[in-house]
Formats: sequence, structure tokens, C-alpha cells
Amino acid sequence: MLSADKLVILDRDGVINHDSDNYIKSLNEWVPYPSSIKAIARLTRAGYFVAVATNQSGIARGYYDEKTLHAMHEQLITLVEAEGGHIAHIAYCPHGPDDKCQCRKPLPGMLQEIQHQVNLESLIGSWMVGDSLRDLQAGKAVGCKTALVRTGKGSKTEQKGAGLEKTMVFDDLAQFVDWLIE
Ligand SMILES: O=P(O)(O)OC[C@@H](O)[C@H]1O[C@@H](OP(=O)(O)O)[C@@H](O)[C@@H](O)[C@@H]1O
Ligand SMILES: [Mg+2]
Ligand SMILES: [Zn+2]
Repeated sequence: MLSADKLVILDRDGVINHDSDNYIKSLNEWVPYPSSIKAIARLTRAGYFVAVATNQSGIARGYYDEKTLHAMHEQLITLVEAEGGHIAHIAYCPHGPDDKCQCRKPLPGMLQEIQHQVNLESLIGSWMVGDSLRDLQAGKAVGCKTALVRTGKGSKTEQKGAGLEKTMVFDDLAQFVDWLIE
């Protein structure tokens, strides 16, 4: 039986893979950080469940389609499983900022989807790891502990400084995992 403190929810762009201000629009543009793939596998081996919650407004904006997004996620799963890791669930929000959905971070809808997928009563004590303030806000809304990584937009988020109370800051996902499981 999974306990909430053994669940780590990851933002995708800027945490697992390089981000771009022009969106990640194709499988070729989806370039993982090798250390992040290995870090996910280390979490699995340490008994953690790992899930992903990612805003993908590029779909609503017409930059790419869900078939392309699924190809990126199949590649992610293949790379993680090749390292002996596992991803329990990938939640994504295909909507745009004006669509008034319940799943676009900073709203916690995707985290609640993950909660139900892994059969947890609560996410209190789970981890949310992101590079943007909205990732941390979504996590805090449902009681997650929060970690900011400096990759992707993380350094900019850190410099802005707002909303980082009780958030731990790490250079990258690998450093967070070193701290969490060592
Ligand atoms: O970091 P996650 O949630 O995995 O994904 C973020 C991406 O969907 C894109 O989100 C966009 O924000 P808007 O959706 O345009 O506000 C921009 O920040 C892009 O640079 C970024 O690639
Ligand atoms: Mg991000
Ligand atoms: Zn949505």
C-alpha cells in the first residue's frame, strides 16, 4: 500500500526535459536531461511512486496535437524503464489559459487525477517538484511538500522569490533525489 510520503509528482518541461519559450512542439524537440531519467529510476528503486503533471497549452494553441504529446510520453516511459524505473501516471492539461479548466496548474486538478490513479486518500506529505511557481502552488493547494529545481525556468522562478516559502531549492532533479533518498 503506497503512503503519500512515497509519491513524487514531477513537472515535465524544465524538470525532466529541456524547456523552450517556444514550447516543446515535436518529439525531436523533447530532449530529456539524462540525469533526470536516471534520478526517476533511483526513486523507483528506493520505493517511491513517480508521476508527472504537465501543462500542455501548446495543444490548445494548435502548435502540436495529442498524438505528438503521447509520442513524447512513450519515449519518456521507454527511457525510464530502460534504467529500471517506472512512471505510475502522466497527467496533462491540453487546455489554454482562457479555457477555465480545472486541470491547468496552478489548479491542482492533475494532482488529484494522480492521487486517484495511485489510490491515495490524500496527497498530504507527497512531493511536488517543479521549475515554475504554478507547479509549487498546485502542490501546496493539496498539501504537497514542494521543491524547486533551477533547471528550465527554475533559476528565474528563484530570482523572482515570490511564493517560495517552505519550498526547498535544488540545482536539478538529481540533486533533489540525492537529498531525498540518501
Ligand atoms: O512545465 P510544464 O507544465 O511541464 O509545461 C510547460 C509547457 O507546456 C509550456 O508552458 C508555457 O506556459 P503557458 O501554458 O503558455 O502559460 C510556456 O511556459 C512554455 O515555455 C512551456 O514550454
Ligand atoms: Mg515546467
Ligand atoms: Zn486543463
